Amino acid sequence: MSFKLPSLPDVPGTDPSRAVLDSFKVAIAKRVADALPSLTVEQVYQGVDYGKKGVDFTIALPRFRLPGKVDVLAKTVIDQFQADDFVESVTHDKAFLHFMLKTPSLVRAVLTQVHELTYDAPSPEYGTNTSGAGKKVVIEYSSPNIAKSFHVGHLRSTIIGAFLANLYKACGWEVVSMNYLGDWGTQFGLIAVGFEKYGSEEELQKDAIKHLFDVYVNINKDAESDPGVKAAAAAWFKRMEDGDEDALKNWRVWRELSVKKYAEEYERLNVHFDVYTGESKVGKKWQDFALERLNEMGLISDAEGAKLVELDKWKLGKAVLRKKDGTSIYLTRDIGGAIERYEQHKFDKMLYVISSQQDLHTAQFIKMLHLMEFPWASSIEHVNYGLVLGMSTRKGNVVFLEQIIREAASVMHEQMKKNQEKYAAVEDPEQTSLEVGLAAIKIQDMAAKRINNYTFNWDRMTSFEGDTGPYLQYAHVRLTSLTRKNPELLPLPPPDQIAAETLAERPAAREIAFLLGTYPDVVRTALRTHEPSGVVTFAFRLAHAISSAWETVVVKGEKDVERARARMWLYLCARDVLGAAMRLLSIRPLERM
Ligand SMILES: NC(=[NH2+])NCCC[C@H](N)C(=O)O
Repeated sequence: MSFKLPSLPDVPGTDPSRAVLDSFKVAIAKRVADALPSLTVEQVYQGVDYGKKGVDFTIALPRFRLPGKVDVLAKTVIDQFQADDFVESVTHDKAFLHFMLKTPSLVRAVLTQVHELTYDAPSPEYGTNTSGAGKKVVIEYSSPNIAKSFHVGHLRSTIIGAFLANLYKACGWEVVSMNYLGDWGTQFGLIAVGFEKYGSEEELQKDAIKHLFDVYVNINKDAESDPGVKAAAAAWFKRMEDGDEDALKNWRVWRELSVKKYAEEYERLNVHFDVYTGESKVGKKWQDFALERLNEMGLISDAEGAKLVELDKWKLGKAVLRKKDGTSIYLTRDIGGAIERYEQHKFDKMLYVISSQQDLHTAQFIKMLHLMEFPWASSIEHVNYGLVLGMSTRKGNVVFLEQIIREAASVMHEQMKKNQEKYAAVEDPEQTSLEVGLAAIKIQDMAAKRINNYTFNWDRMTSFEGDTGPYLQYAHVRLTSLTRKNPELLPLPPPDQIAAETLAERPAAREIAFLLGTYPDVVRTALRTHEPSGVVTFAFRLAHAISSAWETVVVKGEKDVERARARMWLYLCARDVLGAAMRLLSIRPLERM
C-alpha cells in the first residue's frame, strides 16, 4: 500500500494487505497484551470484536479467564494507554474495553486499500482473500427436475448456490459449479408413454420445458384412473435403465432441449454452471458397490424383492435403495453420484444446496458414504434452507422459472412507472426493470438466515423504500451518477495526493469508511457460515450510511476543490464496495435507472 502504517507483529490468520482493519485490530491486541503480559498478542487478537453502535472495537475481558478482578485489569489497560496512529482512545464499561480508531489513519488506510485493490489489480479484488488457494470445492445447486415444475425451492437453491459459488471464488477456491438435473426416474417412463399420446414435435421445439410439463400433467391424470398406464411407464423406464436405445431416443432430445432453455434462463438470472449433470449420468457401478458394501455390513434387508437399508441405529429410519424390478432410485443415485464426483474432481469440499425438506434424504446418503468409509465423506456439507410460502403470479400458480422472471420484470416495470419523471429518463426500461426485479427477488430471498421460511411478497420486495433490492440498485445508481454530475473534479489525483484527512471532519464520512473497512470480514464470515444474509445486511448498512451522508458530506456545492475531491473519492470507493457486495450476491449493479 502506498500509504504506510507503523509496523506491527505478524498474527497468523490476518492479512493486512487485503483487510487493513486487521492491522488496527492487531494494534489493539498489542496494546492489551503489553498491559497484561500473561496474554499473547495472538490470544488477545481472537477477542477483538466489532463494537456496538458508536464503538469501533470491543474486548470482553472475562473471555481470557485471567486471575484478578476484571475492572482492575481494564484499568491497567487504560492507565497504560497512549494514543498512536492506529488507536485514538480506550474506555471501559465494567468488563468491556471499548476502542476507537484514529480517524485520519482509518479513513486513509481503508480508502487507499479499496482503491488499490479495485484499480491497481487485474480485476477488482477488494474484499477477496486467498484462504482457499490450492483447494477445490464442488457446489451443487438449482438441480430442477426436467418435465416437472421449477418451484421456489429450486429458485432458492439457485440463488443461494450462485452466491456460494461467487463466495468461494472470492476466497481463492477453485469452484466447480454443478447442476444435477432430475432427468431420470420412473416419471420419464410416464412421459414417454404420455408423449406417444399427447406429444407434439412443434410444441417441443417451441418450449420443451413447458410442453413436457403439459404432457406429464395429462398422462398423470390418465394414470390415476388407468393402472395400465403406470405399468407401461415402469416397463418403459426399465428399458431406459437397461440402455435400450429406442427407449432413450426421445428422452435424449427432451433433455438437450430442456438444458438449452434452462441455460438461457440462468443467464438472465446471472447464474452459471460449469457442469450440467443429472441423475441419468450416474453409472451403475458405484450404486451396485454401495448395495454390496452395506449388505456386507448387515444393513440391507429384503422387502418383497426391494432392497432396504436400515439406518434406525442412527435415527435415520429405513430407506429403499433398489426397487423390486431392479431399477435404481433417487437415494442410490445420490450415493453413486457423490462417489463419481470424488473420483473425477478429488474435491477438498463438496456442498449440496438442497431444501430442508430433504434433510432426511441428504443425511441418509451422507451417512451411507461415511459407513462405506470414504474419508472424503466428512468434506461434504448440506447447505439447507427453509420454505417459501405463497409464491404465485397475478395469473395464478408459478410453475416455470420463466414465469418468475417475467413476473419480476413486469411488477417492477409498473412500480417504476409510478414515478413518471424518473421513468421518462430511463434509457432501456425493459432491461432495467428486469435487473431491478431480479435484485428484488434475490434480496428478499437472502435477507434472512437461510433456514427461515419466508412469505413471497411482490409488493414489499419491489418497493423502493425499506430494505429491498430496488433500494440497493438505487443507492448504486446514485453513487454512479456522481461522476456524471461532477466532471470538473475528474480525474481524481492518485490516492496519496487526495486530502483524505478532510473527511475526518464529518462523522458520516468516517462511518462509511469504517464500514468499507469491515467488508473483508463480512466475506470471511459468510464463508464460515454459508449465510448470504450477512452480506445483505452489510449492503444495507452501507447504503443507509451513504444515504445519511449526502446532506453533510456534499460534493456538488463544496467550494473547496480539495474537499470536494476527497468526498468524491469516498463515494466512489463506496460505490465500488457496494457493487462488489451486490455482485457477490449475483446481482448486476445498475449504472442508471
Ligand atoms: N443431489 C441432490 N439430491 N440434489 C438435489 C436434487 C433436487 C431434486 N432434483 C428435486 O427437485 O427435488
